[in-house]
Amino acid sequence: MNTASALRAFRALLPALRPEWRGMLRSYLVGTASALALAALTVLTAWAVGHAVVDRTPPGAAWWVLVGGLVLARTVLTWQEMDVSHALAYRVLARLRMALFDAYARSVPGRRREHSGRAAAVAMGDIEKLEFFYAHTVAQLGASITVFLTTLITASVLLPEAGAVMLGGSAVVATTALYWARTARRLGEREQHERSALSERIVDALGALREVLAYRLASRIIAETDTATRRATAITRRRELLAQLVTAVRELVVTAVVVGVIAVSAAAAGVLTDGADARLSPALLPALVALAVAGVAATTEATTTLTQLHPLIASAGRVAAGLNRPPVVTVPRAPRRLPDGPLGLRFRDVSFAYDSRRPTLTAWSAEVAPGEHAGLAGPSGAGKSTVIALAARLWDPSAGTVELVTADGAGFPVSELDDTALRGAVALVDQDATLFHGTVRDNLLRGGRPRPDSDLAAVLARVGATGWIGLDDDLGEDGVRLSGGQKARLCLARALARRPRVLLVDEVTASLDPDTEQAISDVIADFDGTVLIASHRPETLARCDRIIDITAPTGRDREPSVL
Ligand SMILES: Nc1ncnc2c1ncn2[C@@H]1O[C@H](COP(=O)(O)OP(=O)(O)OP(=O)(O)O)[C@@H](O)[C@H]1O
Repeated sequence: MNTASALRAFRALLPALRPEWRGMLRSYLVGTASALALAALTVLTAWAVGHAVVDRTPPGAAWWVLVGGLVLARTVLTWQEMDVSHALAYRVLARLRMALFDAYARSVPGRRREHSGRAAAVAMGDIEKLEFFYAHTVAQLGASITVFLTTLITASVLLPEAGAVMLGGSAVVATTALYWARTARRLGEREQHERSALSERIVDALGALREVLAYRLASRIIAETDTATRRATAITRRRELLAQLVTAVRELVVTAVVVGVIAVSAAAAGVLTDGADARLSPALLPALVALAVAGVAATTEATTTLTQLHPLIASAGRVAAGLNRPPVVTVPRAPRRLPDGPLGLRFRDVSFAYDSRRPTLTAWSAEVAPGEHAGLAGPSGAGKSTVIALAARLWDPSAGTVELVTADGAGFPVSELDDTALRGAVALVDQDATLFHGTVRDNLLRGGRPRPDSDLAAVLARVGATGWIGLDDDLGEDGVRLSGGQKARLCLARALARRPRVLLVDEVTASLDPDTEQAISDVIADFDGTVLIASHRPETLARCDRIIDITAPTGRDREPSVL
């Protein structure tokens, strides 16, 4: 990644971080003041030593007051720096995560299938690295540059040759570090690649533990993981060796600068000519050396920070890509109000394609009257889940409209409704529905309005979930302790707890035993509202008032008896 794309990546994150500009400025000011105070202390001490040795005069009261003040200021500033940057770090972390989750929420489920492990790594690892960058690194970089410029100007005013030596030394330090950084960056890229591949493999293996055990894949996965870990570790070791080499070069240059400044200062102070042509008091020599060392140290710090930015640039690129994901649905500027009362569904000439090669739906039309229970039938891959997702406005069609219709036939395109109104009216129970971490109560209330426990208990009773689970029971990760049938019941309970007017159901009975299918179908049949249920199962479809054949070109209905 070149400098331009690096800047683009960091700039892309700025809109999300704009509200934090004051915090960043404060962090820079406090960091710079602290670094300048330290540099000033070093130079003042060297100056006092020079005067004590050369002029045989101890530092006066003003010097003690100044040094005392600087020590105090440095102590307060160091504490402040930590305080400011930690507070900023938390805010940056929260802002980036909120912006990323918001972008995901608007674009997931996207039309492309994605690796959830990668998305999680961006949200957790990449943002943590960037938090450090914005809260600490930017301020540090600014402070180092300011200290370098201040010391360079001061040294040049005192003795231009010393300024020139310092500038030369700093240039060598910066060039060598930046030159080696290219190799370090290449190694870093390979290391990052190896580590991401490794973490994806681990996430895959953990997510498919049942298959790993059932197919005896454990030893192969362990061996592959071991090889990948070794590869990543070998690259890390090479990168660290390179870093040590750069450090050694840097120390050599610092020594050369010290010797150079001593030489030019000694010449200017007339040390070699017994004071003839002296332009500088010899007492200033230690102070000049201290200035030069502080300046080169600041350059070192700045270039080291710059050379270590590469992983951050990659992280910024990934987070920026996440933040700039195109939203799958657009937000209406002036949302329409949904009237009270029963609502049905209308699909008018709806076309949709996941990719440009093959359309899933072409000018597809169908209608479900308010209060009607309609089944959606058709062969696998015909687009039933797609129709359900369009009705839930997880995606927008490329052409045509999806509407909620009132009893008098007025249509309200879902794309013209505000999200809260739509989610309040329509609930979806998906074939791969996920239960969240937390208790049953948390899951039933998630996203909905607060409800008394008695209401929630009634919903649990409605789906036949009493007896084996209670509102306070913890579900673990995605209801890992539950059977497929139990999960289906809880997902249905979660939808019903929202008291929707339209219930969308996608293949929830597909893998259930006949008794559970019957129980779930009973609950759906009792639902007092509109239902659109996609299913392959004749038993489930037989409970509907009407069946819509998705393959019929105009959404023509066929009778249940045909199935
Ligand atoms: N996220 C996606 N990205 C790309 N293609 C997809 C995606 N989801 C579905 N498809 C494709 O779109 C078509 C319709 O899929 P859909 O899941 O809607 O069919 P379905 O009738 O519900 O199938 P099934 O009965 O097997 O669940 C299929 O060809 C499928 O491969």
